[in-house]
Amino acid sequence: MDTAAPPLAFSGTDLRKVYQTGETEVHALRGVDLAIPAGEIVVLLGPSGSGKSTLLNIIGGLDRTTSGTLFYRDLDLAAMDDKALTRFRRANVGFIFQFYNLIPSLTAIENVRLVTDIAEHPMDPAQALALVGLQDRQHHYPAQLSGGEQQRVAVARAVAKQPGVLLCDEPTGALDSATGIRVLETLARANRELGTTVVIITHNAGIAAMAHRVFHFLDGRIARIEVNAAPVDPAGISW
Ligand SMILES: Nc1ncnc2c1ncn2[C@@H]1O[C@H](COP(=O)(O)OP(=O)(O)OP(=O)(O)O)[C@@H](O)[C@H]1O
Repeated sequence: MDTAAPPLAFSGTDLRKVYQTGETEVHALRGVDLAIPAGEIVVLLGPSGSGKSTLLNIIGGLDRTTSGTLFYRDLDLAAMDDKALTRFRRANVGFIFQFYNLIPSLTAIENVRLVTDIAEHPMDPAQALALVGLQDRQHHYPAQLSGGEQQRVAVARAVAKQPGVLLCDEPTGALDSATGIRVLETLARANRELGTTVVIITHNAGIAAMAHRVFHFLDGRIARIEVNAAPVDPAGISW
């Protein structure tokens, strides 16, 4: 029997983050040990203020820990200067946020091309839009698309540079259940077909059903980890 542990996309020990605002210190992460296996979908659940976005921003190289070790595969993120972190982000991370952040004056395919033009191993932009089911909407402007369609363009843009990881902060927070599920299906597809590791923050506990692993946050710590032997297709999520 092969007992080798799966390779980790992210690994960290005793991660701490203290925000200093004037006289006040906020302890956003209070000692997180992290193991995110490559190729999995991981959902982060927990009350508001429990540290989910702080962790996502840190593993995505948008922010830094105050202390602790943090690796993306064999890259030591904690040791990187700002330039190296930017390179890490560009090469490895696709971000999806609650609000789609598309450029209104560019069509769907032009929005995707913004990323593929500067990526090292990009996908064809039309192929990325086909992956999210928008092959017929390439030349539409964001204002001509529904919220769910705009978010799928954002997913296509994130996926098109073929990143190792997709980090998603409330990707369906502004969407109703039917359109939200279509967005989640695009994330599951990237995970299944491209092997992309996907991390999703959500307040919707139903979404946890599509994850291989669920991290329950409480007060700056991961209080509990659930391993899901049989993640469901997003279509089977009860919203
Ligand atoms: N830039 C910042 N400066 C100061 N405090 C911050 C900053 N960012 C986050 N915090 C604080 O850190 C704590 C953790 O915030 P974080 O956004 O990580 O929580 P969260 O679990 O993602 O919450 P939510 O579900 O509401 O998005 C909160 O107390 C928050 O107010």
